[in-house]
Amino acid sequence: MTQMPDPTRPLKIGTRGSVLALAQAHETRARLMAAHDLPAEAFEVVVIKTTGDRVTDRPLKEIGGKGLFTKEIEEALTQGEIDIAVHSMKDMPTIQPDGLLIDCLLPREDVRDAFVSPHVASIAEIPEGAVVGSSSLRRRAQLAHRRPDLKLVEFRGNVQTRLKKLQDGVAVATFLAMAGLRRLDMLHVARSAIDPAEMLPAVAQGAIGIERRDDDMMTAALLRPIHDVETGQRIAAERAFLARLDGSCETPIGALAELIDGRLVLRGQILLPDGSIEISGRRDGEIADGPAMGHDLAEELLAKAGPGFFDHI
Ligand SMILES: NCc1[nH]cc(CCC(=O)O)c1CC(=O)O
Repeated sequence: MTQMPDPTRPLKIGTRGSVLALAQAHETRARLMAAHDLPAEAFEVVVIKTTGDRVTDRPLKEIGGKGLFTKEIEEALTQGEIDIAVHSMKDMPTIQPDGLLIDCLLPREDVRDAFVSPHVASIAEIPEGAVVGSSSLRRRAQLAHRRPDLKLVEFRGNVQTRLKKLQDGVAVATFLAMAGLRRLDMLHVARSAIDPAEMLPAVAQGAIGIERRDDDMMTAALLRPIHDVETGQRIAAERAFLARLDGSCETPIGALAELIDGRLVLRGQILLPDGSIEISGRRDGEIADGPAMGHDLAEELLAKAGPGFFDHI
């Protein structure tokens, strides 16, 4: 039997205040309510402002540091101001602070990137030399690799801001995660979903992870029934790949693990930010070997890249 939270004290769910983050916190609450037959009042959603939310006028790369969107939330969790933190796993560093742990993943959403443009229907149709906006180093590098003729510009802000920029003609197209659009009920914004063979998604794209204190066994028991085992296996392989590359916001990296006929298939890619070099590979093995495959695939790509590769970044 699961130990229930103290009914006089709601379980505090920490999250960023963005519309997407709130949607993810509410999805987590709904799954916990359903799994334990609890009312909404058993939970309290606590909004925490992070450095990444506060500074909106500069590229993320310039503000620097890992965990721009997580530090303040993790501090609140460590201090017991919240009981769990809901995160987009894509934005999470590979190592959690001492005393914290992510062992609960919700079922993964669509992993693909969306092509967004009021003017053209696909990457191939973007006119020669046109301007494309994206805040993602990975997407810019991947696009530059395929279409060196395009002009790529930084594009920050929420979905509405970005769509406005497209309407205003600042750029002809941009990219967003299908998962985010789906959770915001804005799938109509996507002109098309891009095949991962054309644009390999970010590590853990589309996955929501729930962080807790590692010694909080009551919360661990509460989370257990909403954990999705398959998502956990895929994310473990992708994050092992990322961890070996010591990936940060500075390095364009793509990876995707899929379970196919009971085996784990992992694709990985690294690029130079200008897209001039792209190195990729693939592994196939037992599901339980996912983390080892991630590590080994990263070593293979690093060996192919050679010692000077990261000096370009
Ligand atoms: N870096 C921002 C971010 N973090 C997670 C998502 C989307 C949801 C997801 O991938 O789980 C997004 C927005 C985007 O890339 O369009």
